[in-house]
Amino acid sequence: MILVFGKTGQVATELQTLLPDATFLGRDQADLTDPSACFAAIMTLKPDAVINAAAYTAVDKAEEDEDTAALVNGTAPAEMAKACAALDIPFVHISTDYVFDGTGDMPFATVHPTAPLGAYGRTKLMGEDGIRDVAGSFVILRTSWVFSAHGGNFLKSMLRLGAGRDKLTIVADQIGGPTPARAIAEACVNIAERLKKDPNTAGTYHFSGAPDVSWADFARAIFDEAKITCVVEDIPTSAYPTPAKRPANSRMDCSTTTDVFGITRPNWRDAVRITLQELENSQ
Ligand SMILES: NC(=O)C1=CN([C@@H]2O[C@H](COP(=O)(O)OP(=O)(O)OC[C@H]3O[C@@H](n4cnc5c(N)ncnc54)[C@H](OP(=O)(O)O)[C@@H]3O)[C@@H](O)[C@H]2O)C=CC1
Ligand SMILES: Cc1cn([C@H]2C[C@H](O)[C@@H](COP(=O)(O)OP(=O)(O)O[C@H]3O[C@@H](C)C(=O)[C@@H](O)[C@H]3O)O2)c(=O)[nH]c1=O
Ligand SMILES: [Mg+2]
Repeated sequence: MILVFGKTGQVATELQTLLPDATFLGRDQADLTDPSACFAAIMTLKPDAVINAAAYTAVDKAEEDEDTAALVNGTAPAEMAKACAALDIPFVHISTDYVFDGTGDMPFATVHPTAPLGAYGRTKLMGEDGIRDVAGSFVILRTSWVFSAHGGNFLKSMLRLGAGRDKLTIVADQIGGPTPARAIAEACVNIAERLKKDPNTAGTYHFSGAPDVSWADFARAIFDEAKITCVVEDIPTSAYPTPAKRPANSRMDCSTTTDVFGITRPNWRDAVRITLQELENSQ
């Protein structure tokens, strides 16, 4: 049995489709603000593998609520890793491009020094470090700019805002790879299976959609595919003030993920089309 933390999030929802027989723990069954309860849940259920798809993902809110974010993104994943190591089972955890400071314009390698700009990134890094310290059979999969038909994400914000406006101003100096939640879920399942057979593959990996674009380019592609008439005006980050600072460069070098697991970067534009179709079908 595979145990998944998270039930209603973007990646967790996709995992439910892929793994109908897995056990999913929502907030009501396992609250990540209670890390020892997460440890205990794994020890009691004795699964064959654990995937953590739950996280504190409200980037701006985390600035004023870092203690909660630290429990959810930092302490709880480390406790999960300890339980998985005690049972000698694979643990797959998802992290983020926001652990980097976003300087330069080269894709970040997995070994590049981390330097988060805000509370969300700091707490996600805390979780990574905790898991690496346990040194069990783990994979930390860093991804970026997640979108899907479910939950909150940039694509759905654009559909909502673009429908009512003929122009939107979107930052054009933050560059990254939009990543379909479906592809992340598939990668997590494949990696968990591989880790079981081959614990030597443990480590930190990158996985993002291709090609890398700005948020403004991503918005234009969404409007294009959705046939929404809304002009996207490029603006600099300085013209869109937010409580949390975001990395300008979110490009990630995903080559070791391909080399080790044979998993290639998904084309996000294809996934935008599929996501729009899913949203249409659900109406
Ligand atoms: N969204 C993105 O753009 C990116 C996400 N990631 C990472 O990918 C992973 C999956 O993210 P995504 O699917 O987008 O996340 P979502 O924001 O869609 O969902 C987060 C999930 O975590 C759950 N959760 C939050 N707080 C708690 C808590 N205290 N106890 C239990 N569950 C909790 C939420 O439950 P509830 O519904 O009850 O609130 C929700 O199911 C995370 O690790 C995230 O950091 C990485 C890069 C980009
Ligand atoms: C709505 C809107 C956003 N923006 C900008 C703000 C921001 O820089 C960018 C994206 O907005 P979001 O609110 O989706 O950004 P954000 O929530 O920071 O997205 C991040 O979430 C976390 C969980 C991650 O791990 C990251 O990989 C990343 O996906 O678009 C505009 O410029 N104009 C707009 O009208
Ligand atoms: Mg957000």
